[in-house]
Amino acid sequence: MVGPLLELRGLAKRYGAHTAVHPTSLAIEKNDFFAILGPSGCGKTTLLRMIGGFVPPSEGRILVAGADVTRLPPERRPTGMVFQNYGLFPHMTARQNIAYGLRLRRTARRDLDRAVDEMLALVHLEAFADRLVPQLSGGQRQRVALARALILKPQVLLLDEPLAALDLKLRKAMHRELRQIHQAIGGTFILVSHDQTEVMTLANRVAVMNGGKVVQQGAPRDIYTRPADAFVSAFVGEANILPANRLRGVIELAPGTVLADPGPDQPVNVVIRPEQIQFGPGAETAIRLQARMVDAIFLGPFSHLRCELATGASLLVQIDSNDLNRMPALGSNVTLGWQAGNHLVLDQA
Ligand SMILES: Nc1ncnc2c1ncn2[C@@H]1O[C@H](COP(=O)(O)OP(=O)(O)OP(=O)(O)O)[C@@H](O)[C@H]1O
Repeated sequence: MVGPLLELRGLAKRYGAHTAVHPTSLAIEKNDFFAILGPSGCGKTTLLRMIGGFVPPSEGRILVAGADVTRLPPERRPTGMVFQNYGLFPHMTARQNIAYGLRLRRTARRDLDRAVDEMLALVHLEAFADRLVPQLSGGQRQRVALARALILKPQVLLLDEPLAALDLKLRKAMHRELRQIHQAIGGTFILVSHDQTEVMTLANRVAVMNGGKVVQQGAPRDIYTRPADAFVSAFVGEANILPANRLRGVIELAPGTVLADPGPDQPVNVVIRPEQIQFGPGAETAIRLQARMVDAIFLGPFSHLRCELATGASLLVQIDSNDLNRMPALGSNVTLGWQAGNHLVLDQA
């Protein structure tokens, strides 16, 4: 096949005067684990539901393997969907739920049993096959929902915040399983999530949405290291964002701390990640700032120090938690710094 497996061309959704999704064009390759990441209300679920056929677009087209599916109902599309609330039939067992789609297709009994057994093995639910849905845990229900969609061998599997209802530990376990399932069976997965850790763990490509628009797309690592704007830098990982002015190629971050940055005179955001900042009076760095340490937050293997600049701006600094008891007392003056090239300068516009 030439070209992407799934292509969105100017796909948009309006509800009256409100635009949930602005015209969006995306190309998703075969075997991609693609994630749509964004805050609540950014339009990511609407975009996914349009792909699945559950929301009619206001304009634009959806192509799968070159064929236009824009007007097809969900059951006639080569897509499968796993819903946030699972959407299982509570009066059926795990096995019956998983078999449901093939039954509708009038699959022969022997083939059906074999396919269901394969799915039960894939999601490690052999021992729970004959339990009714209410007798299953949240994680087990999630796996039934996944198997029920996968048994139909969709070309594109759509996952709408599938792990949102699970606690953190179970979610992490499911991340490992989802990765393994994707590696084992291949296929194209599209995940909608507001959880950047989930997206970083699972996806090989990400589209970040804000206000109904895709604001950046790329590999997770590229988005983290080269965010397109201040929103992306703060949404994908932690970021310190220092608003400043660029005048004649110089940005004054704080009294006595300037950065050379060629470019037009205009307001900019200087973005620096907490883990890029070095801490302590001996910080031998090109860029140095005086600050006051106002808080220390223990976060397990690493900790965050919150430091205030004379300008009133606040900076998060990440340190190894082993160094926590070597830190000066809260309220002390400290020197912070980073190497030139570790920050990004983004135009505020
Ligand atoms: N049926 C509808 N009628 C009117 N407005 C809607 C409808 N569905 C969604 N919207 C609006 O469209 C916008 C995008 O909604 P959507 O559910 O796609 O966001 P989201 O990013 O998935 O958010 P969340 O993570 O909270 O589900 C929101 O402002 C929402 O209120």
